[in-house]
Amino acid sequence: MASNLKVSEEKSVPKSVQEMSMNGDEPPSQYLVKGNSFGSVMDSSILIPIPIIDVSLLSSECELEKLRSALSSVGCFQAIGHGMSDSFLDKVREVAKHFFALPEEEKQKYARAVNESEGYGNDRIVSEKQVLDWSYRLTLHVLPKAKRRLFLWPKDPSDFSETLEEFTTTVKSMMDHLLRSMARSLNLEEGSFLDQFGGQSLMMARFNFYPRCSRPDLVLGVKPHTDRSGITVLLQDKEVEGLQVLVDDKWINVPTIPEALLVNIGDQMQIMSNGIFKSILHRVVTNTENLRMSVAMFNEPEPENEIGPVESLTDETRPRLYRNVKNYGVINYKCYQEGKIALETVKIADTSHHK
Ligand SMILES: O=C(O)CCC(=O)C(=O)O
Ligand SMILES: [Fe+2]
Repeated sequence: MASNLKVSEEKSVPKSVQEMSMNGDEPPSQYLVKGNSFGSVMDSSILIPIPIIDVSLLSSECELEKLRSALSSVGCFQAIGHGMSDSFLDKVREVAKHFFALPEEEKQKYARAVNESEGYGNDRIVSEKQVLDWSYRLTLHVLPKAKRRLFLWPKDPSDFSETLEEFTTTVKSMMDHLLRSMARSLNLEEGSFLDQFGGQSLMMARFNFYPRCSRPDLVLGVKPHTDRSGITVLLQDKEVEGLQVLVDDKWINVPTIPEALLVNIGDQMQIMSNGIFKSILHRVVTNTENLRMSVAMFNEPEPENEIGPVESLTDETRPRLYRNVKNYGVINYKCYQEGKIALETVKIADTSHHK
C-alpha cells in the first residue's frame, strides 16, 4: 500500500475520518503520532492555570497588567466580559453542530476544492510523511466582506449565515479592543499593533469537528502548531475538553468555561511585539466517548501590509528579533509544506557570538 501513496491530494486517504469514526475503525498508520512525541498526558492545569481576564475592565491598570503577563507567559487567556450573551454563544455552537450533523452528501456541497483552503473537508495533504488530524472542518473567509465566497456558506441550518455574520462583527470589535489594549499594556500608542493590520484586515472562521476516536493515546485531533494569525479567538465546545497548550514543556489542558472565549496570540503578533507576546504551541487530543466542536476566528493583517516589530520595543537589551514581512500567510504555508517552522525563517540571525 505505502509504496502506492502519492502526494496528490485526496488519493492518499482511502477513507474519511467521518466514515472511520462512524464504523469505529482503528485509525490507519497515517494518523498515528510517531515515536514518543505524543507527550505526557498528565493534567498540569492545576499547576499552571490559564488566566481569566475580564475584557470590559481593560481600562484599569490592574487588568491590563494581567493581560500583559498572560500574553508574555502562556500566550493565551480566557476572555470574559466580552458582551456576548450565553444564549448567543450557544447559538453559534448550535449552527455549527447542526451543519456537521447533516448527511455527508449534503456537506459535500460545500467541499473544499483540491489545493484550496476554504470549504468543508479534512486535512490538506502536502507530504507523504504528514501525520493526519482526526478532525473535519469548515473554513470560510469572513472579512473583508468582498472576500466572502457565499456559495460555501451552508444554507442548512437556515440561520447559519446570519449567525456567522453577527459573530464576525462582534469578534472583530472585541479583537480591535484587545489590540489597542495589548499596545497600552506595553506603554505603546494605542494603534501600534492595530494600524499594522490595516483597514482591510483578514478574518477567517474555522469550524472544527472532532469525532470519537478509538486510539486517543496515539491519535490527535489537531497536531501541535502555532496559529499564523495576529490573534485568534476560539469558542470551545460547551462541555468537551481537548485543547492543550505547551507551557514549560508540559501539555496543559485548557478547561472549557461555557461563557468564555479563549484568546491566543498568533505568529504575526509575536513578530509585531518583538517576541514579547508568545505564539504558543497548541494541539487537540481525541477521546473515545464524546464528539467535540470548536469555532476559531483568526485575524491577520492585510497581506500586502509590511509588518514588523514595533520600533520602541527594540533596543540594545532587546534587539530586533524579526525582519519586516509581507504576506506571512504565504510564508507560513510554504514552510508547512517543507516541514519548517515559519517564525524561525523570519528571525534575524544572532550574530553577537561571532564578533
Ligand atoms: O479546537 C480547538 O480547540 C483548537 C483548534 C485550533 O487550534 C485551530 O483551529 O487552529
Ligand atoms: Fe490553532
